[in-house]
Amino acid sequence: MIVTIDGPAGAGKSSIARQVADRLGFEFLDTGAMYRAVTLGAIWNNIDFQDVDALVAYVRSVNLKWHKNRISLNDTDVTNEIRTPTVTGAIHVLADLAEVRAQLSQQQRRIAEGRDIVTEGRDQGTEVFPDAECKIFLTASPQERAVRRQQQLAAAGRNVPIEDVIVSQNRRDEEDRSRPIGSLRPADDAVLLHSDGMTPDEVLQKALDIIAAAAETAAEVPRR
Ligand SMILES: Nc1ncnc2c1ncn2[C@@H]1O[C@H](COP(=O)(O)OP(=O)(O)OP(=O)(O)O)[C@@H](O)[C@H]1O
Ligand SMILES: Nc1ccn([C@@H]2O[C@H](COP(=O)(O)O)[C@@H](O)[C@H]2O)c(=O)n1
Repeated sequence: MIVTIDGPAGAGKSSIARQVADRLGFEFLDTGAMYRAVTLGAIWNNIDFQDVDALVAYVRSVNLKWHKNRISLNDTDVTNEIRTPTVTGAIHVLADLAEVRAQLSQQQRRIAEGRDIVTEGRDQGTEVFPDAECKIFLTASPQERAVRRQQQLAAAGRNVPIEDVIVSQNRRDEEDRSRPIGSLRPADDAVLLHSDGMTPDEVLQKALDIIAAAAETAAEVPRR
């Protein structure tokens, strides 16, 4: 069974998707980590971000591996290095390129093949797994997401003013919504889960309920 969780920055996708996968004994895939890793690699290799051909050739050449919730790039574990503001600010350049998206989407489908998996990102329910048995669009208001993100950053030792969190969050959501391919949007058949005022445990339970209902429907309706 494939469960997709898409949504805007800071909606809680990775934390909820990981817990859902643990509870159900499914694999978990963080597709944002893949976009982050190739962006980090392009920076490390001094690739000109204006040079589309060079970026695409680079992404084609790299060996990206997702294993036990960690990501490696050409056999170097970059799970921690991909979370810097420099990487976050540059991702949109690669994420906007159709060839890069095609390459990473193909890898995502390969990873999911034959597995029970919870995969999260922006385009999982719309572009990568249009036939997924269960699609969730997890969201929350910009203010609530920013407060959660600010707390997450503070816990990691970075005290960032809420205004700055909101500005960068809004910029990223706008970039993610406006790209021509793989844009941030709910699939027509996604269930909307709006988490304002809900604790993480309540969101987890709601997600599990949505998945249980979808699994029941999938058992009744044979796959196309
Ligand atoms: N319902 C909730 N209530 C309070 N905090 C939450 C809730 N859901 C998630 N969080 C917290 O919000 C922060 C952001 O969550 P998370 O990293 O899972 O978001 P995300 O959607 O994966 O973000 P991004 O796409 O930017 O990586 C984390 O610290 C997480 O623990
Ligand atoms: N399926 C996806 C996942 C991510 N992106 C882009 O990567 C950025 C980082 O994602 P995080 O979830 O790790 O914050 C995100 O802002 C998107 O630009 C994507 O395009 N498609």
